[in-house]
Amino acid sequence: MSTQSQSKSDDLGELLIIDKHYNELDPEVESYGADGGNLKTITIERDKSITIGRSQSNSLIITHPSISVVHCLIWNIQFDEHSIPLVYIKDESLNGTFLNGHNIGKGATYLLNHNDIITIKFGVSLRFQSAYGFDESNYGRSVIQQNCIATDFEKWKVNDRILGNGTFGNVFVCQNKGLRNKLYAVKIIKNVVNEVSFEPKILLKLNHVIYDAIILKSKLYIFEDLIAGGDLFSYLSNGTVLKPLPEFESLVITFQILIALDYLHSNNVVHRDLKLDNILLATPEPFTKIILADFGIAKSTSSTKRRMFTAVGTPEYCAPEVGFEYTKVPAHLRTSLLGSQTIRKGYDSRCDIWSLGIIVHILLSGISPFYGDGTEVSIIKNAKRGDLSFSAAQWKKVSLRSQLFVKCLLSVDVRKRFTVKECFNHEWIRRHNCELDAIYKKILTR
Ligand SMILES: Nc1ncnc2c1ncn2[C@@H]1O[C@H](COP(=O)(O)OP(=O)(O)OP(=O)(O)O)[C@@H](O)[C@H]1O
Repeated sequence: MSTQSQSKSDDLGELLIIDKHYNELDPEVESYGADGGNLKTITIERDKSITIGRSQSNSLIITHPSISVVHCLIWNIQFDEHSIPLVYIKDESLNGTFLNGHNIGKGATYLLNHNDIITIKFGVSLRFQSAYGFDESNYGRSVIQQNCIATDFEKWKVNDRILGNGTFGNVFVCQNKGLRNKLYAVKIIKNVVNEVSFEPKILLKLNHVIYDAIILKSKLYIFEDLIAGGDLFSYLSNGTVLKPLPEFESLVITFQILIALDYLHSNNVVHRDLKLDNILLATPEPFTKIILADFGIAKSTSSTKRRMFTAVGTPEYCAPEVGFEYTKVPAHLRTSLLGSQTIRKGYDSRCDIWSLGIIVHILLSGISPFYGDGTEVSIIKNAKRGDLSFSAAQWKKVSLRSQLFVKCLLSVDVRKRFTVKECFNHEWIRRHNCELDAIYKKILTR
């Protein structure tokens, strides 16, 4: 690896105030930091968001009346310890936040580059200085070279900044040549045969926002929307532990996942790998839009009742009937060692509900229910037993209804496990239906 792990400090750079626009116009107007002090630079710290705006809760407060309560939001995402953090800005203002002279536009998000200038009219101009300087794309460039990734397409230009890596390949930032300012993501899947693979087929079937799928020299390039808020795992990460979210925030996330699952299951698609890492956030804020990612092992069937037999997924989130342990036993020995009955039963779309149960359990408590000592063997054993305990202190802070909901999702007996429709009808969701519908509509229009 080249420069990517050079700086592991929590200081990712700074925003340097290089100009103030209001002094001569209005001596009453001022800008200051959250502690009331005269701010010259704002340090960008790992996993911490910065806000600029008129209200006192911002990191930089500017008192001019044309500044919005929260004018813009700046945050950083780092996929893993090898990748360079990405610093994003989102314009939340009515009067505009300008990046290198261009109005970003309310609701739009941009990726910041070293030395970019952010201008807030009647406020301040700030220069973004990355701790990685201009080297920030070196790691991406070396991955592109080593893997012979094509970067120039008729409509697309692949950028050298990495959004994520997975089992199947890498995800890079890219641009549509016709639309200069908007950024997209391209997922590059290695070693595909000369036919469009399953993932884009499923995504196209679902009307998921993918713009192109191109096969070139046995690599598949899937061009899709860039989701800038990182994944739910990073959002919950607090050092080495996961922090529980307030109950209502958990409920809003659960509701959005259920809407997505309802859509998938009614289109006879089973995701099969629902987990915190595959749930992406539009921005790392409460009540943001949630997007399901990674349809790499999703299954399109003629009916969601149709049984599947291949044991896939991630053990921690995998329903017991999927039979993850069977992946360890060679096919020719399975029947004699494990008994044909169990293997032949297979599983259906309710494997996704189990995974959702694990996710909701973590959202509410910060605890993965069957994790045990963290080994695959203990996770699988605990999940098969299905014993749930709500005695941890965190559970005292949430309603009994939420605990009952989790129980209905994590039922080892598949016949008793909820379907998506039954989830929507559960008290925990139903009694908040109006609020949830209203929040969801608002989220979609942002
Ligand atoms: N559209 C996107 N916008 C922003 N980041 C993305 C996008 N798609 C994927 N990523 C990032 O890249 C990571 C890897 O992508 P993805 O999960 O699709 O790959 P994968 O190879 O299927 O992963 P896995 O090994 O978990 O199966 C994601 O966890 C996410 O952080």
